[in-house]
Amino acid sequence: MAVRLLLASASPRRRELLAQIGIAFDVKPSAFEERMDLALPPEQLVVQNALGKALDVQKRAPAELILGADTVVVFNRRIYGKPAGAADAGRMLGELQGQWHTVYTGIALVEGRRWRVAERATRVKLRAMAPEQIAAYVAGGEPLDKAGSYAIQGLGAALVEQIDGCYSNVVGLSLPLLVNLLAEFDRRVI
Ligand SMILES: Cc1cn([C@H]2C[C@H](O)[C@@H](COP(=O)(O)OP(=O)(O)OP(=O)(O)O)O2)c(=O)[nH]c1=O
Repeated sequence: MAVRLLLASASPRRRELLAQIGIAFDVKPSAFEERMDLALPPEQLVVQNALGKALDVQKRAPAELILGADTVVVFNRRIYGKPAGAADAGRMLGELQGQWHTVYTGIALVEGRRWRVAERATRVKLRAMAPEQIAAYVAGGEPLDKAGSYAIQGLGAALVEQIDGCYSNVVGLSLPLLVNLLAEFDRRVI
């Protein structure tokens, strides 16, 4: 069956990733309030948030196949979400520079009463950076709506030294994982 879904996300990156593998989709961002604490392990947190987003949109679109996703950056057992502003972005990058951290993305597919979730972790090492380099990157504005305050798919690629695992997972939606999950709903991308 050809793939057509409803993306429960405001993220332009997720749209680009879906388009990359030829998935047809409409967009309906959710009003779900994400949890952002580590009372749960990060693997469970991102899955709960992804499912919460998908189920919230399902209330307004009950007949659709709906995809929700959530991305967090974790370093030193702390969550690095989207920065509150430029100063916060500078602080996050100051802590993450020169270090390995982990990007977790959860995805959820729901259709009627069926639902499936999955998550993946990708390790990323940022280069060691001088405060002026961090300030220049933040001044460009790219970090402001990104978990961890960098975008690996943008200028932020110049900040990344190494990655271990799935690249699209860092951008906000693991395409290999999505293809697996879609197969469970009898949808084939290829
Ligand atoms: C680490 C990293 C994150 N990000 C982005 C992906 C996500 O859009 C964002 C994390 O925030 P999310 O809360 O996962 O997503 P969102 O708020 O953009 O969209 P919605 O809640 O409607 O689904 O950070 C990048 O674009 N590049 C990166 O390298």
